Amino acid sequence: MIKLDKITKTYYNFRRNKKNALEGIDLCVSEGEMVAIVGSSGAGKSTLLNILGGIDRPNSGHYYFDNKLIEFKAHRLAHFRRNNIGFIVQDHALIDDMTAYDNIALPLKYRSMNKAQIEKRVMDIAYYLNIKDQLYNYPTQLSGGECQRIAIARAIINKPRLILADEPTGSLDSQNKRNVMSIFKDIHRNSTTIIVTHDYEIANTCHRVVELNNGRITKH
Ligand SMILES: Nc1ncnc2c1ncn2[C@@H]1O[C@H](COP(=O)(O)OP(=O)(O)OP(=O)(O)O)[C@@H](O)[C@H]1O
Repeated sequence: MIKLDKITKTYYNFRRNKKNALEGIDLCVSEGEMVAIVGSSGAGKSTLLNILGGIDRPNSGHYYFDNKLIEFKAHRLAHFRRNNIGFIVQDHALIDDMTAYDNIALPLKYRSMNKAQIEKRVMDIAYYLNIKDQLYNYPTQLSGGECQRIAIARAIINKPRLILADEPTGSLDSQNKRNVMSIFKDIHRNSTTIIVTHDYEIANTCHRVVELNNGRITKH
């Protein structure tokens, strides 16, 4: 489903010093796989995830999604993201002045769905993730684990082909960490899942562990 061919990414800092964040990444991920990306701080994990999610552009190399070459042009990327990607980040990035319900429903705004269809979709997911009692609260009124389940609900409500999660359990206690991982294990059946993590306990529950080191894959 995903093929990366010699992807490179270079950044320049404010002193114009060059940093090769990714140096020729070759990676294939099959449909339905659950893959962990591990590596030390600064190894290039988030950069790789951002390129996979179409929110950053490589300097060179090719990215194929379903055998189609991704063109890194703004309008095409927005369309690609909307139709294929669900993103989950560590601090859940919920919008504080929207209720949990409105946060979850947000990705459906661009779909031609009526209010009743949206409500059914939100309620089904809320039931599945056990957050239906929290739907009319604001993020500041919720616990870290509840916020993360709402962020997962928002990421999967569009039924994305690919879920990208950057340290999704980083701020959770061990019980919530286990809950979130069991949700991922369940949803990867419908959506291929790639998780960046520092936690080898989490990584080892995935099908495959890809290790990055200084912008290169050292194990996969
Ligand atoms: N926008 C940017 N401008 C300049 N350098 C950047 C930028 N983004 C990332 N980098 C650099 O690229 C390298 C890879 O960064 P990246 O965030 O991908 O690492 P990471 O493996 O996700 O690290 P961490 O585990 O600490 O989040 C780092 O050296 C980082 O400083």
